[in-house]
Amino acid sequence: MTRLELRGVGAGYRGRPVVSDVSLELPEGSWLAIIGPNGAGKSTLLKSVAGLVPATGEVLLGGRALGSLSQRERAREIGYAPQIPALPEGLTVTDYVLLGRTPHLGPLGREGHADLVVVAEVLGRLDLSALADRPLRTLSGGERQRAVLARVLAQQTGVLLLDEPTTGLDIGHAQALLELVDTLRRADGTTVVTTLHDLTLAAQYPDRVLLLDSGRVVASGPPASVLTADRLSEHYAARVTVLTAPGGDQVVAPIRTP
Ligand SMILES: Nc1ncnc2c1ncn2[C@@H]1O[C@H](COP(=O)(O)OP(=O)(O)OP(=O)(O)O)[C@@H](O)[C@H]1O
Repeated sequence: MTRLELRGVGAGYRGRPVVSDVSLELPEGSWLAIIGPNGAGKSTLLKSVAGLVPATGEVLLGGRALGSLSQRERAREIGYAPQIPALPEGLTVTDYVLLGRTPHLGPLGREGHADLVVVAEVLGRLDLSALADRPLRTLSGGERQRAVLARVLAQQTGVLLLDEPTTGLDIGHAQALLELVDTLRRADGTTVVTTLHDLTLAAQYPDRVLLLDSGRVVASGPPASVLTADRLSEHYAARVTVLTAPGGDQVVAPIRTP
C-alpha cells in the first residue's frame, strides 16, 4: 500500500524555485534517501513533505492530501527531525523526548504511564538512558542529535522524515541509529525518508535513492543503480569510486588525484 505520494511537488523561497517537479510513491515500510550536493534542495524537499514550507503540487498521505489534515492528525502521521533543531531551554532529556508524545496525549494534555514507557524504551535504544535526567544544554553534539531523534521516534508516526540524521554521530552510533530505523520500518511498516550526505550509508540502508541536483531529480531507483561513480563524479564534482566490501555491501569512497 502507498503510504506517501508526491505529485509534481515544487518549493522555493521568496519566489525563487529551489525544488521542482518531484513525483514519487513510497509504499509502507520503504526507505528513501534523498542525496545531492550542498544546496541541491534536499532539506527543502523534506520540509515540503512535512508541510513546513509552502509547496506546489500534491503530497498525499495514505491517499489523503496533507493539507486536509489537522495539525494534530499530521503530527500523529508524520515525524520530522530537522538538521539543526532549535532546542528548548531548561528541559531534561526525558522532558524533551516526552514532547514527542504530545500528539498522543488526551484532552488534559497529561502524559501517562504508557507515554513514559515509550520514552524510556526509545532512550534505551538510542543509548541515552544514562543521560535521561541531564539538562539538554549539557549534552555533547552527538548526544543532542540522538535526543532529537529520540523525540521523533517517541512520536511513533507511520512516516519518519529525518534530515541528515547521522550528522555529528560517530560511526558506531550512526550505524546503531540506522539499524534502529531499519528495524522500525521492517517491524512496524514505518515509511522513512532521510537526507544523507554519507553515500556509503545511502548505498547500504535505504531501498531507494533519489539524487537531486539544482532542485531537480536526476536519478531515482535502487541504490546500486543510482550510486555509480560516473554519476556521483558529475553531480558532486568529486572523484569517487564504488567498491564492494566482503559480504557484498557497496562502499562509496573518495579518491585523490595522483
Ligand atoms: N529559508 C530560506 N530562505 C531563502 N533561501 C533558502 C532558505 N532555506 C534554504 N534556502 C536556499 O535554498 C537552496 C536549497 O537549500 P536546502 O537547504 O534545501 O539544500 P540542501 O540540499 O539540503 O543543502 P545542504 O546539503 O547544504 O544541507 C539553497 O540555495 C539555500 O540557500
